Amino acid sequence: MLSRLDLQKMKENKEKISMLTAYDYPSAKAAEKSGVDMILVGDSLGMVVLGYSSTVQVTVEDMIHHAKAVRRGAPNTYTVVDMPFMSYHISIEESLTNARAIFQKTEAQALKVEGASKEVLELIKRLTEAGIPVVAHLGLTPQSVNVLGGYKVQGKDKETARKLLDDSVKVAEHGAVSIVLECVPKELAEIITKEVNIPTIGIGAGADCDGQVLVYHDILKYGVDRLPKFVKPYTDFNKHGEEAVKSYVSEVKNGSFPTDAQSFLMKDKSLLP
Ligand SMILES: Nc1nc(=O)c2c([nH]1)NC[C@@H]1CN(c3ccc(C(=O)N[C@@H](CCC(=O)O)C(=O)O)cc3)CN21
Ligand SMILES: CC(C)C(=O)C(=O)O
Ligand SMILES: [Mg+2]
Repeated sequence: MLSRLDLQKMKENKEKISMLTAYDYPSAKAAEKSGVDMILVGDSLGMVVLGYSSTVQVTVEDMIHHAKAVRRGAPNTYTVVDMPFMSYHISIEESLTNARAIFQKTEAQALKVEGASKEVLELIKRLTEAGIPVVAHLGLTPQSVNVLGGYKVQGKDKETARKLLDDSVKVAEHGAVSIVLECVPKELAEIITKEVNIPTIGIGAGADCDGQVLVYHDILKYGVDRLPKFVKPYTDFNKHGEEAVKSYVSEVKNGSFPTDAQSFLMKDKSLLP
């Protein structure tokens, strides 16, 4: 398994970091078998596998339930777990309690939090001091979709670009081990990547980040309808899966499934009643 220091070295050596989400046992097994450097148990699981309309409905219990399944499927891959909406905003005590529950019960390698408010910066520092590595998440922060007014590219003007760079430096100074940059212009992500000494992992942030992250179901086109511009689908499981299920249904209907190959036969028919 990679360590924080390996990730740091990868940045220094300009060796790209591959990260992929996983939400359950089979996706985690696929990720580990394929050799991804890091798994993210993203709160996007709320939308992708639970059918919620945003990540806002996801709870600490949801994250623990899914992350435990992921750990069973990928025990040897560096795994980051998202802290869900409002689990780190009520008070520092409640944030630490939630972080402890997620970190202890899932045996994750790091937790991820969105934003760089004064409170979140303080939390990054406190968690790091307590021994919980933290990945920061800046740019498009989906837990704030109702404040941002939609899933839009962030940092497109002088002021917000400057703030994103300042926030990146701040989360690094407060101890973050890595920064996920979501939906920011390529040129800005490049500057941030050069300015901070921790690895940047981009999603819709261009090729100059130290690594890339995408959603497992997006790269497979599996259960998702509309793909964001930053996704490259590597297969079309919607199509292949639907074809397979249709064949199964029609073979059951027309009697061509099952054949004897899928049946258990009595060797001695005289034993039959
Ligand atoms: N399946 C899935 N993939 C994701 O990457 C993902 C989720 N779900 N759920 C949680 C968040 C939400 N995310 C999203 C969702 C939509 C866009 C999107 O449609 N963006 C526009 C950009 C619009 C603009 O130009 O400002 C796009 O066209 O890609 C982006 C990120 C990323 N996360
Ligand atoms: C999109 C990634 C970065 C994420 O936070 C998630 O999957 O929840
Ligand atoms: Mg997330």
